[in-house]
Amino acid sequence: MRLTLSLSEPHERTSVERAIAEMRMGRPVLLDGQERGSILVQGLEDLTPERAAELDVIAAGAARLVLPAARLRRLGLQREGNGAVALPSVDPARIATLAFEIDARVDAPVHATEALDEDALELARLALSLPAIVVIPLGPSVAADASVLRVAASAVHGYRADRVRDLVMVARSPVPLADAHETEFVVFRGGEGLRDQVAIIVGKPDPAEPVIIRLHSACLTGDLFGSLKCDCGDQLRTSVRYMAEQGGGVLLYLDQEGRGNGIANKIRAYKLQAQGYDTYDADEMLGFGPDQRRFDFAARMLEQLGIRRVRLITNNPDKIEALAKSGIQVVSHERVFGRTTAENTRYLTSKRDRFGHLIELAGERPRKDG
Ligand SMILES: Nc1nc2c(ncn2[C@@H]2O[C@H](COP(=O)(O)OP(=O)(O)OP(=O)(O)O)[C@@H](O)[C@H]2O)c(=O)[nH]1
Ligand SMILES: [Zn+2]
Repeated sequence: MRLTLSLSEPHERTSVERAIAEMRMGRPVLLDGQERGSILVQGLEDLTPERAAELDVIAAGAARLVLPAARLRRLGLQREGNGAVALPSVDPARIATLAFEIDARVDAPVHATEALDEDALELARLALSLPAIVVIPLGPSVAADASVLRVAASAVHGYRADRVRDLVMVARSPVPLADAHETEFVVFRGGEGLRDQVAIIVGKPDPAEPVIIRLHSACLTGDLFGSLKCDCGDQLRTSVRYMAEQGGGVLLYLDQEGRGNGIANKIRAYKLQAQGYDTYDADEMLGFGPDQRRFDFAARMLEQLGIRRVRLITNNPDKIEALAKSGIQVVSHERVFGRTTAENTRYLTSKRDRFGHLIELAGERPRKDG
């Protein structure tokens, strides 16, 4: 007798996680839109000439390069929505130029994206790849073998919102810190991309009262290495010290490197910043909007810790709004500043002037609080 092994996990969601892994490894994924047809999507980062030639052979109709509106604006097209640039052939050099060269201009028709194109871009973002996708339409005569992963477009569509509810606590232990001796680390797993998110409980916060909270997005360069380009490391340590002084608080250390773009894209953006672009323009050049982060899962972490009312340490009005929208009562907010350096002044000024962060810079008169 033959037994069939079948796991009870929802297959659709699992297939998105597998597709994220495929994208990260540079392999193409078959996106199944059912009656809308199927497309093969290939991230840009590993588009070798050999792969490009393979894709050219199977394309049923014109291939296209799907780019976010942010990147299209940088290519000189004023448009609100994302777009698909027609590709007469899958030419890696031309595609790379369109996707991230500084002085590139569009040289072919750009069409509105189809729903499947949007799902393909979402996959790239989930994989922390560059949001630039080569799309190959597949005719009915193409049958992909087991080497190509098939994922339902509908599963990609609802993935992030769906995953928010699945955050589970997987480990907790005391970890004494130099600035806060009585501290416990609590690890959550799940959420988008199954990343690990950590709650650092300082002292003994009382959940019956509003708890001092910081949502801190990971910044490898600033938090760990003391990079002069941002204020993250100072904000991190100041917040922990403040919580210890006040008798308790919780810092959520969120796996959201580079405002959610991932470390590779942040370092790509830093390279552009070294050429004169500010933090938002550099991200736009790579196809990212001002901020990819969502904080709804942070609200779920707080709830699991029994916290519903908070005093939030932040200068970022979006964090206040996002938590409030996710059902956490933000009783008050307090600002937190790092040192100003020659290297981070432009970063801080851009955050203040372009996105309303409540930042005071040394030598300036205090600004009115929001
Ligand atoms: N894309 C991009 N991300 C950056 C850059 N500099 C820092 N970051 C990231 O920006 C985020 C900063 O996180 P936070 O300090 O939590 O957030 P914030 O939005 O500044 O808000 P508050 O510090 O709470 O006021 C981290 O994910 C950093 O890795 C940059 O130049 N480009
Ligand atoms: Zn930083």
